[in-house]
Amino acid sequence: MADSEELNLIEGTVEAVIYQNQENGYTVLKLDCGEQGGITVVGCMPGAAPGEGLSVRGSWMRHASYGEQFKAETVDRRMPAGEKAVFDYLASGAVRGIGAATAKRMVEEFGSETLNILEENPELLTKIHGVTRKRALAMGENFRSQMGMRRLLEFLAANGLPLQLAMPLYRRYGDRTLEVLRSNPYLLVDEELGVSFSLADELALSVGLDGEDPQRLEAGLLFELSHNLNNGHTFLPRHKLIGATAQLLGVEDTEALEDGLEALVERGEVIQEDTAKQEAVYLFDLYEAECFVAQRMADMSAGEMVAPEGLDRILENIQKEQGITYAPQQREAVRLAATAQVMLLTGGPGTGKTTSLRGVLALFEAMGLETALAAPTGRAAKRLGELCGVEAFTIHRLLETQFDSASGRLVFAHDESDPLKADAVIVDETSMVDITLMRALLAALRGECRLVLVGDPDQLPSVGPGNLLGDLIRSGRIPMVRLTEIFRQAAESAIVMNAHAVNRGELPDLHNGSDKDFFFLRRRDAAGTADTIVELCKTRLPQKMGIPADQIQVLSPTRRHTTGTASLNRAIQEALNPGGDGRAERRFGEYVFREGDRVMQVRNNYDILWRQRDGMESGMGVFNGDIGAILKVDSRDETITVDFDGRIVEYTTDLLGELEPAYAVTVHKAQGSEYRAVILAVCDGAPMLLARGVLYTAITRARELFIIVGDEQKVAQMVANDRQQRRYSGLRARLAKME
Ligand SMILES: Nc1ncnc2c1ncn2[C@@H]1O[C@H](COP(=O)(O)OP(=O)(O)OP(=O)(O)O)[C@@H](O)[C@H]1O
Repeated sequence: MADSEELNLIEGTVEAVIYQNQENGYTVLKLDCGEQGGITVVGCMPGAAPGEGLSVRGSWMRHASYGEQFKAETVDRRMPAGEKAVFDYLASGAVRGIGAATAKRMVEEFGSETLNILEENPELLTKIHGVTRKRALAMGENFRSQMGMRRLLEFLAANGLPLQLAMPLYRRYGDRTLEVLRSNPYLLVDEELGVSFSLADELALSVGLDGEDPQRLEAGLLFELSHNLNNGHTFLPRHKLIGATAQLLGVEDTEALEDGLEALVERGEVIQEDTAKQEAVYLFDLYEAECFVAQRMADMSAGEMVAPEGLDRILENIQKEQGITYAPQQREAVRLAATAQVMLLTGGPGTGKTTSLRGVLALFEAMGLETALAAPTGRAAKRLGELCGVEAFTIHRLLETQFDSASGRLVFAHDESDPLKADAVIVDETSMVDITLMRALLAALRGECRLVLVGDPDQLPSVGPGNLLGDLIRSGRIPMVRLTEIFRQAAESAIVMNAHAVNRGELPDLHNGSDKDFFFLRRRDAAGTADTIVELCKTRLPQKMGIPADQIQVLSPTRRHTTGTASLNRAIQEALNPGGDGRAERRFGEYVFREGDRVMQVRNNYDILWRQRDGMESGMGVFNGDIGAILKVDSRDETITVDFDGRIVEYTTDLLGELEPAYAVTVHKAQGSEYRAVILAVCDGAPMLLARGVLYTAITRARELFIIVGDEQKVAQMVANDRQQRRYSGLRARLAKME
């Protein structure tokens, strides 16, 4: 943004509002600037209405279809003054419940005092013919909330906070918003609102909070704890929490922080307990989730189910139907499912997890059990459904999850009070399930419901907190079958064999000739790596191997650097979907979104609406990792329409921050998805990201073809680096202690 000195200033009265986006406040209006005449002004001016006086700083620009416009950077707004302006304002419908006729009578009666009366003495409005007391009070109330919104906007603008916060804040706190914000600016640090801790902290200090105020210290501690959920921890050791918070807040006196922590413990907002040989500090919800999962898992593992009569005969029939003979481990898995209330089924690629899962499903069907199939992501659920020939759901969908914007929490329609009807639930890709989702799932199972958890513990762990699958396996408490034999068919695949090699800490075979499905293209430098990847996507794979570009996924361990996803996305977009041929595009932040682009939703949004391509069905929710293609960029409505596998979603400007280009995605984001061809850039990346689990997960995403482009020394570095990032989780210790 340019300095305000360099900006032009125009002043005038709003003549008409041409367009206003209620969600983000984007407004196009006609400003009457006296001698200069009417000027079209665009920018964020939520709630602006005719009659208001505006002083706008900004710059002139030329819009392709609408001509000369003034783009507002900062706006000072004055309530309408003078009878005409007050009339224009009220007659425009700016205040709910007041139309042109009422506005005329009000101004005739009260003149330029009308707005004061409306705000402070609305009962006086009964003087006007036809206005009852009830209506007068309602008009006053509407005006006050309108004013509340305006003041909130002014407060946000004055403190350098995004105006887009006004609507969600107002939805949450109503008329009290300003008061609430002033008394606790840290409420802004919340996933939905997305304000950084440092911005809220700046605000807190600027409204006069002392650097060592308990409120600040407690907010810092809570922020550190919740921030660390994103690193996968369910708790933090007390000394680490205190140290990290002291650094965050720049306070030296850790004693004051210790006191702050005590206060939080006393109020039950955090729990401290000696767990896993640590003085563990948990946020209450995480503590509760971990205890709940441990208890329920322990109870279910003790629950012995009765095997159906003639189990062997049933197994024979299933094998006949599937046309295979189970290997001993697979047989054991299916048999175990007959008698265990909960079980784990684990193994690497090609060891027959899916085949065994289908066996378990067939067994449950033969036993007359109503069985639900689920997976943590939409893509994983889709694949599971296709492989099993019945519908599979995401766990969120199975539980009918909704986002409650008032509390900022997820609400599960199915829980203890309304459990799932299913007699058995089978979950695939369990490595991606975090502790809170597991808690929700377990809470929704009826007392006698069976649960089969299938997964590969060597995949990267869940994005959310906990080390669920790993902890369940290592606790030794849950009945488990681990599949180790690689099937002949799978063993012919270099993808499968190399994945196993990497998992054992051996180098993948990078020089295997050209008849396989696993290739290595050596490029010593980053620019060469990026160029080769672009060429593979654009020409080599589509033309030489018949794999269309939309079935190729480029992966990188990192977002930054030349071979990180941000830069690769720009290069691949330029090659596959360049601008300039009439396809509409829109710049947003560091990205250009263009019609035809592949994009990814990067956070869970439970509220966003979608409709089916054929218009027959509609619903809500697009989730982190969902991949789609841009159908339309509408510059007039400022919307971008995306097709997610047949579900059509319209993104308004305020939602665009949830969308990213997806020609290249990080390996972490690709978890749980499979692609026909995968190209992995192995060149740049922090040591933490050049890790064995990342390479293993990348390889196992490929169905037909896997290509590494880059430096073999970096490949070796990844294989050697098996230091998994430590996750603080108490589940394993808790399970071990259970009676
Ligand atoms: N008992 C069996 N007899 C013959 N072939 C089998 C048997 N079990 C599995 N297979 C074959 O081995 C291959 C791998 O099996 P499956 O897809 O079930 O493994 P997976 O562990 O789910 O692998 P991935 O994790 O890679 O999806 C498949 O081609 C499957 O048909």
